[in-house]
Amino acid sequence: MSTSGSSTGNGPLYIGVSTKMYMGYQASLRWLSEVRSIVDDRPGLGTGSGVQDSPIRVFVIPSFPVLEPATRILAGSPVLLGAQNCAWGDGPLTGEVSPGMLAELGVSLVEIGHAERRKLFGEDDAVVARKVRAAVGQSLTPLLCIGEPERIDAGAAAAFCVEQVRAATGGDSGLLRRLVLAYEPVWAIGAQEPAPPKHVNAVLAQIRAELGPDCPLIYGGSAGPGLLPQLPAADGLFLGRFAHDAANLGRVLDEALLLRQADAPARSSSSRS
Ligand SMILES: O=C(CO)COP(=O)(O)O
Repeated sequence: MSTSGSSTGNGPLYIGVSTKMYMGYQASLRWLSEVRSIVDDRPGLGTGSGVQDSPIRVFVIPSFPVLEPATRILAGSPVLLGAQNCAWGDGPLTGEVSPGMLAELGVSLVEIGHAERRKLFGEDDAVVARKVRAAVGQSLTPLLCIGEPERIDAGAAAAFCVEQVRAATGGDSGLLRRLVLAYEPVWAIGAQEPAPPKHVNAVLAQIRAELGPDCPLIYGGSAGPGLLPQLPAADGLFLGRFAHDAANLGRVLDEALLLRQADAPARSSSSRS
């Protein structure tokens, strides 16, 4: 998946959902079918063959066993398929899933370094960095999750996140360009409310200033309908629980489409100048 051309303001908006482990197998399939209908009902999201031209990139990240049937449910739609994790290679890694197998299945992006993986499964910066390289080596797009563990001010939070990105990429700007970054303040994950938009915009703007415009930077953490229009600094949203009711994903997609329609005249006039 190419992530080039993304930057705040006029690049594509990325809107995605992870089911984490909230759904069983059958419930995941039902949810994916609902997502499929919701996307089909919105022609502005484009088609499977035109996904690179769509102003909105929709992705879903179900559990591993659901990936293979998901490819059939989503066939011909513009929805990109992601995985929640990957191994740092293949071979003697019992119980893991290799990036190569994910690529073979039709997965295009893979979450790496989610806060739950870091906290509950002991994934440190070195493991995250190995996984990023392994994923890119199989032409997968790492959805690298970053975020401060506790409530701190925006400047300190941004510095923390930039360090996490540098640790994950080893400062390799070529690698940075291959990522989608998901800013997810750990304290806002699984909460009642997202982080305050003022904080999120300030952190995203500072991360952007440090890292440059080359990779999309989206927000996650208790995100739902109504949030995206309040986050002009974000290139999209990474949703969890509040999009497990698929109708809410539809609402967020409508907001994203409206935002990109509102941008369209500015975009076409700037491309003429
Ligand atoms: O971690 C998240 C997405 O991966 C966010 O989850 P919640 O929206 O459920 O807080």
